[in-house]
Amino acid sequence: MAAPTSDKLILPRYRRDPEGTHPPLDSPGYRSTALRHPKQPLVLLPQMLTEVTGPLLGPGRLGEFDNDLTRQHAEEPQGQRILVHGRLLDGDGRGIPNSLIEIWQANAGGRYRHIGDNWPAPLDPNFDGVGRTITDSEGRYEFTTIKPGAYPWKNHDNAWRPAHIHFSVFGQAFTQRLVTQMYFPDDPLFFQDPIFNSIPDEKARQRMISRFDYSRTTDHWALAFEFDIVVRGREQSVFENEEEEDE
Ligand SMILES: O=C(O)c1ccc(O)c(O)c1
Repeated sequence: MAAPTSDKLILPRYRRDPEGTHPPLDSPGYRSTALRHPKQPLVLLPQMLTEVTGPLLGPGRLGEFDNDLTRQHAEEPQGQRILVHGRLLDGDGRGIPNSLIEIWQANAGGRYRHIGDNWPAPLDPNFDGVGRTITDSEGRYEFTTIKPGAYPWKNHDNAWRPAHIHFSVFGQAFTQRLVTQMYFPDDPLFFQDPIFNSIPDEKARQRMISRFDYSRTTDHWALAFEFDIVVRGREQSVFENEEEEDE
């Protein structure tokens, strides 16, 4: 609670995200949600001290190439080199510093280094597809990576995921985590992707698409895309694990 001023109390402002910003837990068309969505009303588990004060991954534990996915092996991965950068913002547009951002993605051929991914696209010995960084004092982050390829999945006949990068953001504790996906402009696969289209609000859906950022491209080196993540308010990012609150 803010301190009272001479004649009035200043209450902290809280802007709700508009309805339709996040995907419903059961999304028609997105087949895996039919099986895994909760069938009972959600139970609020109050957080205890240990959950909100547990150890965090501080900058001292980041490796030199954790945010450069093109330099984690002896040689460079195949693919289009890109810079992905942006800011982590609160509901008033202020940068959120010192927050752990993690990404994971498929390689240029659309294959994940994951036991569950065995479609016939090659693995790249020089690409793991995993990165992490901590936002700076203004909430900025940067990753150097390669543009992921589209990949097929079994949701429906001839179903392909548009190229995307998964993002996870931690707050002040490991129990405070938000997960989202970043897409690329003008992807021809949006129309048939039930995950992209599970977001009811058109404006919120568009906020998942990064902006091509010519100003941050590097001549003879890399293209650049900008993607801000907004944790609350009217411009809030789409979060896969955000539950609607009961009134
Ligand atoms: O939830 C899923 O089933 C699922 C499948 C494929 C993806 O690329 C993904 O991000 C989620």
